[in-house]
Amino acid sequence: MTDERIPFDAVLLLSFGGPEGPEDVRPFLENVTRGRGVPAERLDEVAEHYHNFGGVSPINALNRDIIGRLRAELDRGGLDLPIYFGNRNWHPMVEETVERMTTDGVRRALVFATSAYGGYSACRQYDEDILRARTAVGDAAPELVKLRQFFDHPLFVAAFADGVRRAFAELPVAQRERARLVFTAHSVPESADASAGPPALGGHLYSRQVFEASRLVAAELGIDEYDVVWQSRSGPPQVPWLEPDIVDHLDTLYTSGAQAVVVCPIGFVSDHLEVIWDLDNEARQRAEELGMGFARAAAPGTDNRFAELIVELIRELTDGAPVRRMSELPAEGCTVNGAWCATDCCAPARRPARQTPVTVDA
Ligand SMILES: CC1=C(CCC(=O)O)c2cc3nc(cc4[nH]c(cc5[nH]c(cc1n2)c(C)c5CCC(=O)O)c(CCC(=O)O)c4C)C(CCC(=O)O)=C3C
Ligand SMILES: [Fe+2]
Repeated sequence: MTDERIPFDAVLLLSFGGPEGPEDVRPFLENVTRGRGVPAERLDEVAEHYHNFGGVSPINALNRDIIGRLRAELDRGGLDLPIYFGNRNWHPMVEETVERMTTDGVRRALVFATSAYGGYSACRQYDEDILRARTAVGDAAPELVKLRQFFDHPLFVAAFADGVRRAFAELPVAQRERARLVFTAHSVPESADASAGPPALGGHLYSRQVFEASRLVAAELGIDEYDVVWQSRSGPPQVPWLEPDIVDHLDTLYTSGAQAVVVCPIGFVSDHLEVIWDLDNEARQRAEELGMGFARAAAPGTDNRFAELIVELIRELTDGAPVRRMSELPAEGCTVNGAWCATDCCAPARRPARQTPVTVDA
């Protein structure tokens, strides 16, 4: 039972986690993929991506940067809340962090998860993390209240729009005018997207929010024509994931006569490994092979407006501050102690059944 009289007394930044040295890479990847049917070859390949950067993911440093900016913004607003940091897949693990919060006497914390979207990987899995950490700690664990999805927050949209403007400016003038704007987000299995969001809302909440955030950023820039594509798919090849892939899409654009692209990683909050490897390496290389200009927009995490956004989400709950949103699409995700947003919300993707059931047309 929520006791409304207990004031919020801390903030927990909850993220994905990433390895901090070569020896962390394998155990980290095993944590990420446990029970998810990701083929061994895919794991070897992804391990290589990390080893190209000395086995260090940029994600932890990026999250510490966000925490530093959030600290300054909270102080500026007179919000005297300590900030804790915990991850799903690597140290500091959320279980250890919630344990420490308990020892420190925290009773009711706001949880900011580093994803703007709905869906199993982006939202519900963070609820599972909260639940697991509270279960590990037991009855003394603080109440953990997760902040909502923010894909259409004006500060999120504005920070991305500026990133795209700067990326266009990096291209040679001759290419700038005619460069194609392409938004990209992490692919997920089609079945996971179909079950994203409370069932009553019709599913596909993840891709619908990604399309909507892309539309809002393009509109802010006055750009009418753009594409939304996907990246970083894993899982066995026979399982359908959201397509087209960014690299294949570059071939399509080339065939249709495009001479340059500006890629915006709308699905991510910061320039972590999926962005710097899959986009700055693989996609850029393909563009170069095709002789196309390529520029990549920065994700908003290290833009100060991102810290301001987190404070606004916090104030929605602490002070009843106005909920600032630019679309009509549902934004869920605000729940207590890892509760689902709704029964069967974002039900995790099932592994393919051994025998495909026969479907009969009506
Ligand atoms: C929707 C989504 C987001 C965005 C929302 C959010 O940000 O939460 C996201 C973020 C991230 N994904 C990341 C890394 C990885 N994701 C993997 C695997 C997977 N991701 C998936 C989805 C997503 N992932 C899925 C459906 C899988 C298949 C396995 C499974 O069903 O869980 C694997 C396993 C190897 C592989 O197959 O790629 C790795 C290493 C990192 C950290 C990068 C760094 O270290 O800087 C981040 C921020
Ligand atoms: Fe991922």
